[in-house]
Amino acid sequence: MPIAFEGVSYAYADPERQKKRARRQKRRREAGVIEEPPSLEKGAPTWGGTADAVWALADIDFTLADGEFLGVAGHTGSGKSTLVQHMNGLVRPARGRVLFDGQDLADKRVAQKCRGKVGLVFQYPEHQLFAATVREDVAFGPRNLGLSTEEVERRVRAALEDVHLDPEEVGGKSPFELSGGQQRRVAFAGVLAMEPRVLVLDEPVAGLDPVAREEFLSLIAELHGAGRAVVMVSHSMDDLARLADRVLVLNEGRLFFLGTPAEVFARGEELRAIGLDVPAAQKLAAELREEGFDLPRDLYGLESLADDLARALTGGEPSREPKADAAPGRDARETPRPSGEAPHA
Ligand SMILES: Nc1ncnc2c1ncn2[C@@H]1O[C@H](COP(=O)(O)OP(=O)(O)OP(=O)(O)O)[C@@H](O)[C@H]1O
Repeated sequence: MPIAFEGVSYAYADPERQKKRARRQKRRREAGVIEEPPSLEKGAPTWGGTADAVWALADIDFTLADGEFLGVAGHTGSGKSTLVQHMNGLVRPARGRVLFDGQDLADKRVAQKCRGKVGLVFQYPEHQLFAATVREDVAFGPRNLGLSTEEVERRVRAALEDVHLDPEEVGGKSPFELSGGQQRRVAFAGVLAMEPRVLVLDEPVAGLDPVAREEFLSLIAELHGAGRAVVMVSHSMDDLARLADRVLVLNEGRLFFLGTPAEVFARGEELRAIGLDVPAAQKLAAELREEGFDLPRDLYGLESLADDLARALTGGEPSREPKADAAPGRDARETPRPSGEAPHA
């Protein structure tokens, strides 16, 4: 049980509203009126603005299991980035607790210990590359842990190899000489060199061309296959259906659904109502069902849909194998899903 969210709510301070309120308070003070200071703790968290705050998360409860691949979906501004930044104590809840291995991340020492174990890869992580050489960039984190030179060197090599970069070939180069996809790999390597147990990826394939995108998804599947838990924020329902053990859907800062991809994507109508879609093959299966084809309500990839459609057309029995087509670099059928919590209504 590496990470547990217990009733987590979070609000961003809104500087504009704070300024306005300060001006109003000053006027009232000058007029002799005494006012209570505003508090984020007051009132029920409601997504969007209240008082001087923008509530981004409200009452989030779930547990990330060891080794699990959790997909996080939601419309723009639904709170996905805010949620994942709670996972290593970078952001602290306004209410509730986030526990790492049972310890509260609000405790600075716990948060510090956890930072190496929960590797957070932000959107466009290559924008944060800074060192003169790839080797130096990747070494930055482990060196800050106070490890020996040999251990830092070992970790740098292993991390570069994990992201399929040759340490001899790229180690001495400036990261800025590399292609965009390679730069992102270097940024990933910098996080992997901390040897995290959990990898948290905020839209890791955003902005990549289709080939680099597929390569990266394979890489992520491999990194998960090596035993790490992965949390991946994505706008692509197809990617989440292929890769995730469970999908957590956020809507206006609240947990809308949490379940296996089959459970979540069976609720196409409700997802569409909050501005989300279902994977392409799932949508096609629903349309075919409406046309009268006898297709089970399982999770489909294009290949498994084609198989079941062929069976429906030839009058054979539908396959009861798990439906998600194998993720790149990983056969989804071989990986047991953790017992899913029932989807939240
Ligand atoms: N630094 C900030 N200051 C004030 N409000 C913020 C800040 N960052 C995010 N918000 C607000 O918090 C809410 C959640 O934002 P968040 O970035 O977590 O959503 P998201 O689902 O990751 O969005 P996207 O898909 O666009 O990345 C939104 O209303 C957003 O406007």
